[in-house]
Amino acid sequence: MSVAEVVVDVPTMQTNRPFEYAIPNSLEDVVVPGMRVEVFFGRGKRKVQGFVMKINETSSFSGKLKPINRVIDLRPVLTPEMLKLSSWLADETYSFEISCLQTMLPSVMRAKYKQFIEPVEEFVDDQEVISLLDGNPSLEITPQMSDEKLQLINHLRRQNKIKIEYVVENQARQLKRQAITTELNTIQLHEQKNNLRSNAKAQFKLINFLIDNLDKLPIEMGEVEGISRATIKTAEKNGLLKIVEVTKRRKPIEITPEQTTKLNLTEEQKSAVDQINDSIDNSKSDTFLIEGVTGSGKTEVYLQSIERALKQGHSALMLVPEISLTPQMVNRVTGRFGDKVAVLHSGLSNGERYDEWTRIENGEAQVVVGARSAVFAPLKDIGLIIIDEEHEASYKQDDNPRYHARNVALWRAKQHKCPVVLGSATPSLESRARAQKGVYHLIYMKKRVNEHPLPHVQIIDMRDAENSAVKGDISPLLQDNLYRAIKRGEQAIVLLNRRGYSSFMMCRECGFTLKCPNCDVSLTYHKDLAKMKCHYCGHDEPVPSICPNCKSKKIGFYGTGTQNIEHQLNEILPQARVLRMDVDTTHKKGSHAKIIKAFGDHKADILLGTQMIAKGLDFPNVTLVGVINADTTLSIADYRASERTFQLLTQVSGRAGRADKEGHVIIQTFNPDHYAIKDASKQDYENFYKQEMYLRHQSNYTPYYFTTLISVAHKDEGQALKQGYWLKRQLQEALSDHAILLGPTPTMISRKQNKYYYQVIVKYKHEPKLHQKLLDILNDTQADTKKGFTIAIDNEPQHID
Ligand SMILES: Nc1ncnc2c1ncn2[C@@H]1O[C@H](COP(=O)(O)OP(=O)(O)OP(=O)(O)O)[C@@H](O)[C@H]1O
Ligand SMILES: [Zn+2]
Ligand SMILES: [Zn+2]
Repeated sequence: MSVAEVVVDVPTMQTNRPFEYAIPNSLEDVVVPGMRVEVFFGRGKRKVQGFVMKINETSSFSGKLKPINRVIDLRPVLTPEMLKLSSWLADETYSFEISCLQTMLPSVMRAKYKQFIEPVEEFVDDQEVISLLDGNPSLEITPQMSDEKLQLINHLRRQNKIKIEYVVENQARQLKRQAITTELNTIQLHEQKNNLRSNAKAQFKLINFLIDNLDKLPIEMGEVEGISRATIKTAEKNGLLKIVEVTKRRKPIEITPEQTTKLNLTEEQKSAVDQINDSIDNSKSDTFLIEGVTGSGKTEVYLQSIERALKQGHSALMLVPEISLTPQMVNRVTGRFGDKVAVLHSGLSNGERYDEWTRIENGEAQVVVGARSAVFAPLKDIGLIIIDEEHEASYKQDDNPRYHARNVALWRAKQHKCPVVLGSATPSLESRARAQKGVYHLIYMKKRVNEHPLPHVQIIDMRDAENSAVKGDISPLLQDNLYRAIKRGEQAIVLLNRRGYSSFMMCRECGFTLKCPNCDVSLTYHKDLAKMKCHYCGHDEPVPSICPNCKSKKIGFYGTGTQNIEHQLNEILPQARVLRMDVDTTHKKGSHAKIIKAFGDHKADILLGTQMIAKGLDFPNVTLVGVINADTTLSIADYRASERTFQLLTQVSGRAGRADKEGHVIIQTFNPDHYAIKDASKQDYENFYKQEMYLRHQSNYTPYYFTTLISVAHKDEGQALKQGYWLKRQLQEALSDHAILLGPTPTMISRKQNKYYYQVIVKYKHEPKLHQKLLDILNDTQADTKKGFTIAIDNEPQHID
C-alpha cells in the first residue's frame, strides 16, 4: 500500500508540514503528486482539503494511517517544480506552505467550480468514451462517483482520449452564448427579401446582414449591430433564421496585431542580445541587469532573446508591471510570436485566466507575458526569464505570502538552468549594487535608438514670485509650452502624483482636518460620489460646509487632484482635448487600455494622469512632458522616498521625444536643489546611484543592511504595544550587537480596520540566528494566550508606513 504526504489546508504553525495518509487500493493509480485530495484531519472527523506532495512506498509511522477520503482533482493542478518551490517560498517569506500552494493555483481553482469530462475531439466516437459519458457530450465529476469510474476516467485521460475542464460555477453560463444562423442559402434569402412588405425595414436590414455574413454564421447575438432582438425574434418565427447556443472561446487577446519582424539591432542592442544568447545556448543561469536609458530599445532585446530561447526548444517568461500590461506592450510580443503567447493579468476573468493557464500547461503557449503572479506560470523547460521595469515595487506582494517575483524568478532560473534578464532605466539600488559586486552581469544601453537625443529637461522653482503669483498650479512656462506643442500638432503628457479631486479638507481658521474615524488618515473627496471617503477602509461621509471643530466656514479643500488640474487645463487651453487617467477613470475593466488607445490614435492632445502614465508608454508624437508637483513622493515617510522620486521623474521624462521629434520636459518643484530631482532632470542614473548609495551607507539602509519588518496588531492599543515590546525582547535574545533594532512604534496609519498596529524593524548584516527566531516567534503567536493578535513578517519591505 502506498502512502501520500499531504499538506492540509489548516494554516497553523503546528500543521505546517506534510502528514501521511494511506492511499486506498481503489485510488492506487489515481493519486499523484500535485493533486488536491480530501482527508479527515485531527481527532474529530473534520474534512479538509490538502495537496499531495509526494508518494512513498512505505510509511515511517508505526500506527494505522487514515486513508485519503477522495480526490478533488483528477489531474495534478501543480507541477513537481511548483511543489518544490512552495517549500522554499514558505521558508523565505515566513508563510505557511499551504498559503504558498494556494497562491500558485490559478484563481479558478480556488473559487467554487465544477469539473467536467469532455472527449478529446478525435475520440468522440471511441467506445470506451461513449460508455463513460453515457452518450452525453460531457459528464460532471461529483464526489459520489465510484472509485471504479474514477479509475476509468484516469485511464482514459492518460491515453489522452478525454480532457478535464474546470468551470467556475457562477460563470458556467457565460460560456454559452446565443447566436444566429440560418438554413437558407443566398438565393432563398434574396427571395425572402423580395417577398417583404415595403415598410419592413428592419427585416430588410437583417436579411442583408445574413446575406453579407453567410460564411461567418453562426454569429453571436452581441455582435449583430444595429438590429434589435425583437427583429431577430420575428425573423426566427418566420423561419428566416435560427437561434442557437455557441460556446464562447474566452481569449483575452481580441485584436490580432500585425505580424512584426526583427528590427536591425543597434550596436548596444546587439551586444546585449549576444551576451544573453550565449547564456541561453549554454544553459547558464546567469543574471543580467540591463541599465538602459528610456527609449534605448530594451523591448527589442527581450524579443530577440525570447526568439533564441524558442529556437532552442525552450519556453520563455516575461514579467512586466501590471500597469504596463497595456495592449501596446502585449501587441509587441504577440506581434512577434502570435499564438504562442499567453497573457496573464488581473483584468482577466477567472475563466479567461484558466484558459490561458491551460494553454501554458499543455504546451500550446510557450511565451508567457504577465504581471507578478505570472512568475508561477506552469511553463516547462524555461529558457529565459525577463523582468521588465525590475525596480517596480509592485513585484513584491503586499500580503501573505510576501514574495518578491524577482527572487522567485531567480529560483526558477536555477531549476531550469536559464538566464534571467532584469531591465530598467532606473534599476533598484539593490540590483545595481549586486551588479557592482559582480553577482549580476551589468549591461549598459546608454543611447536612445537611432541616435535620438534624450529630452531637454527644465526645472521650475515654484517658490519664484512669477510662479507663486499664478492662480492654479500650472506655471506660465508650462502653459506656454503646452500651447505651442498643441499648435504644432504634437501631444503632451502631464503628470500629477495624486488621487481624487483634492486630497483632503482643512479648516483655514483652526487647522482641523477631516479624518477617518477608523483609520487615522485624511478622508479624500470623491467628486463622483460627492462624498468624503477613506482610502483604507472605505468609510464615507458627507462633505461638511462648516468646520466640525470651530464652526468656521473657512473649511475647504487643500492640495490638488487630477480632476482639478483637468479643470485648470480646460480653462487655460480651451482648444486642447484632455484625457484623464487615474484610479477613478480606470476602475472599469478595459478602460485603462481604451484611454491609451485613444491617446495613441491622437484623439486627445494631453494625457493627464497619476503615476500610472509614467512608465513604459511609447508614443512617437509626444514631445512635451510636464510634472505638476515633483515633491509629493519626496515627502512620503520612507527611506526610499528619493529613489521613488528619481525613478518616477526619470521614467515620465523618458516619455518625451522617443521618435524623430525632439522632447522637452518641464518639472515643477518646491525643492529644485534636491539631488533626486536634479539627477532625474539629466537622466543621470549613475550619479544618483552614487549619491544615494552614500546616504544609505551613512544611515545603514538597504543595500548595505538587510531589513525585516515585524508588525503586531490588536483591537486594544495597550495590548498591541505590550506585544510590540515582547517582540523586541524576543529578537534581542537572538541578535548580535551589530544588529539595529527599531521600535516598537505605531505605524503611520495606526488604526487600519479598527486595529492598532505596532512595528519593530530589524536592520542587520549577518545574523545567523534571526531566521529561526522569527519562525519561533510565529510559532509562539499561535498559542492560546496570544488570541486576537495578528503578526506579519515582511522580509525586505518595499515601503514602511
Ligand atoms: N533596432 C531598432 N531600430 C529601430 N527602432 C527601434 C529599434 N529598437 C527599438 N526601436 C524602437 O524604439 C522605441 C523605443 O524602444 P523601447 O520602447 O523598447 O524602449 P525601452 O528601452 O523599453 O524604453 P523605456 O524604458 O522608456 O520603456 C520603440 O518605438 C521601438 O520600436
Ligand atoms: Zn478608514
Ligand atoms: Zn475650524
